[in-house]
Amino acid sequence: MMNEESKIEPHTFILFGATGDLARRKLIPALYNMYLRGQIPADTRIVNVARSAYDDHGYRTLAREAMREFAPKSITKEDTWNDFAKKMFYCQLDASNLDHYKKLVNMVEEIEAHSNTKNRLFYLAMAPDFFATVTQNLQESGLSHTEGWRRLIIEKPFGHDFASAEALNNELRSVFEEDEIYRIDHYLGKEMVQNIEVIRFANSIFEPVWNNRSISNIQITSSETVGVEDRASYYEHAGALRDMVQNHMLQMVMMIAMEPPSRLKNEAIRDEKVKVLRSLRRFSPEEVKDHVIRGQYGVGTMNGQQVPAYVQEKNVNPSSETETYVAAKLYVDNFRWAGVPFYIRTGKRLSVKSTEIVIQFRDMPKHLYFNQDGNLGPNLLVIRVNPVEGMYIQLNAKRPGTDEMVVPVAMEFSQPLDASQEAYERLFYDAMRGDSTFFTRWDEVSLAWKFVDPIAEAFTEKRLPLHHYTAGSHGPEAADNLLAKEGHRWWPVYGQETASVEARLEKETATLREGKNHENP
Ligand SMILES: NC(=O)C1=CN([C@@H]2O[C@H](COP(=O)(O)OP(=O)(O)OC[C@H]3O[C@@H](n4cnc5c(N)ncnc54)[C@H](OP(=O)(O)O)[C@@H]3O)[C@@H](O)[C@H]2O)C=CC1
Ligand SMILES: O=C1O[C@H](COP(=O)(O)O)[C@@H](O)[C@H](O)[C@H]1O
Repeated sequence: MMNEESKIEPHTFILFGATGDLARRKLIPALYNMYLRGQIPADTRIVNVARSAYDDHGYRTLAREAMREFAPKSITKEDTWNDFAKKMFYCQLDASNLDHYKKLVNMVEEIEAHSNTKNRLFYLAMAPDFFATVTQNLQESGLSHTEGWRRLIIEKPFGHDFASAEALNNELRSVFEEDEIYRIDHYLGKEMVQNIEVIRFANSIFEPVWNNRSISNIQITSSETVGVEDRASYYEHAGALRDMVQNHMLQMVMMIAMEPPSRLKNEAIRDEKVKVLRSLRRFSPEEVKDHVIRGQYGVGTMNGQQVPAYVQEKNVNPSSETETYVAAKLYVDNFRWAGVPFYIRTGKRLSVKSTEIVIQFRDMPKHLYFNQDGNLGPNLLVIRVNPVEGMYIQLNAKRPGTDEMVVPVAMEFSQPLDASQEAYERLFYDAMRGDSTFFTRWDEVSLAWKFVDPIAEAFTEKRLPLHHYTAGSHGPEAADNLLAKEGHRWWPVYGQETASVEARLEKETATLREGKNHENP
C-alpha cells in the first residue's frame, strides 16, 4: 500500500499459461477491466505464452470467448475490446524447452522496439512444477536480462512444505532479487482483506480495544460450497491445510493481529505481519489433536441435488484421507493477544459460500440488561469479505416498538455489490506499480510452512481422526466442540441469500431465545 499514487510505467507483460483455466477465468478479465479504467499504459503489450497452437488472431478469439464465459458484463462496446485485443500477442512454445525461448526473445524484442520500453513483467500462471524451470529458462535465454525493470509474479502453491518451498525460493532467487518476486495470495487482493488495515489504523475507536483485555475470541471462516471440481490431481496432495490454511487463512490472521506499522511502506507492513507468525504458537505433532480438527465431505444434498462424497469425485482415490475441511484454535503469544483464541475454519461443500471475520468482544463485567429470555449477546465486529463486502458492529439496544428489552442491532457499512474490483485486478495494479505490500515475502511463506508442517505430519501419521461431514452441512460437529471446550461457539456465516444484516440479527435473536449464550453455549 503506497501512500503516494505511483504510476504504472509502460512494460511488456509476459503471461505464461495464457490458455489455462486461471488465465481465462480471472487474468484476461482482470487485464481488460484495468484497460477500461485506463490503468494499462498505451505502450504496454501483453505477450501470451502457452503450448497450444494459436496465432495472435486465434488467441484474441480465445480471449474474447473467455470474456463471454467468465466476464459477460465487462464488454459493452466491441470496438473497445478490439482496441484492447490489439495489445495481445501469442507465442506458442514448450516452456520447459530452452531452445523454444529464441522465438519468445525475438517477439519481445520486436515489441519493445516499437513500444519504447524495456520493462518486463513475467507472470507464471502454470502448474507449480514449472516455476523453477521457467525461471531458469528466463535467465538462460536472456529474457530476464533487461535495461528496464523486471518483475516476476508467481502463482500458488509456493511449495508443498518448508523444504520444497525453500528449494523453489533458492531457484527463483538465483535469477530474481526478493524485491522483484511477487508471490500471489489472491486473498490479499480482496477489498475487505486490504481494508482490515484501514479499519484498524484509521479509526481511533478500535486501537484501545484491539487486545486481550477487550476481545474474547476471533473467528475466521472461509466456507465454500464447491467441491474439489476437476482439481483432484493437485488437491489430493494439498488438502485444505495446504490449499487454504498455509496461505489465505494465516494471511487473515496476520492482518487482524499485526501491530501498527511505523510507516505505510510495504516492508514496514510486511515486517509487522511476519512478527505475528513468529508469535504464532507452534504445535508439535503430538499437540495437534488438541488444536486442530480435520474433516472430509461425504454424500449430501446441495440446492436440492445430491452431490457425491469426496472419495467418489473424479480422480480421487476411493480410500483417500485428504482433508477437505480444517478448523483450528490458534494462539498468538504476544502481549496484545495472550490468551485470545483465533479460531479458523475452512472447508469445501459446506452450506454457504462465505468468508467472514468475527471479532467477539468480552461480555460486560456485570449484566444490568437482559433480553426477555435472560441472555445478552456480546458485541461483535463482523468483517464480511465475501460474497458481501462490508462490515458491521453488533450492539445491544432497546428497539422501539418491540416487547423485548434488549435486542441485537447493527451499525453497518457495506459495499454495493459489484462495486469493487476483482482481487486479481488490484494485485496486477500493485505489481505493475512495483508495490509488493499485498504479495507474500519469503519470510512469511517460510514461517507459514514451519507452522503448517507439524500439522501436516500429524495428519499423515493419523494422530487425529478424520471426521466425515455431510455435504451441504456446516462441517463436522467436532469443530463445534473445539470451541465449546473454551466456552465459545462459532458464529454462523451467511451467504448471498442472507445479505442483509437485519435478517442475520433476527436469526441471532432466535438463537438467543433458544437460550444459547455465546460464552456459555
Ligand atoms: N484455476 C484457478 O482457479 C486457480 C489456479 N491457480 C494456480 O494457477 C496456476 C495455473 O492454474 P490453471 O490455469 O488452473 O492451470 P491449467 O492447467 O488450466 O493451465 C495451465 C497452462 O499452462 C500451459 N502449459 C502447460 N504445460 C506447458 C508447457 N510445457 N509449455 C508451455 N505452456 C504450458 C497450458 O497451456 P496449453 O493448455 O496450451 O498446453 C495452460 O495455458 C497453477 O499454479 C494453479 O495452482 C491458483 C488459484 C486459482
Ligand atoms: O486459492 C484457493 O482459493 C479458492 C477460494 O477462493 P475464494 O476467493 O473463492 O474464496 C479455493 O476454492 C481453492 O481451492 C484454493 O486453491
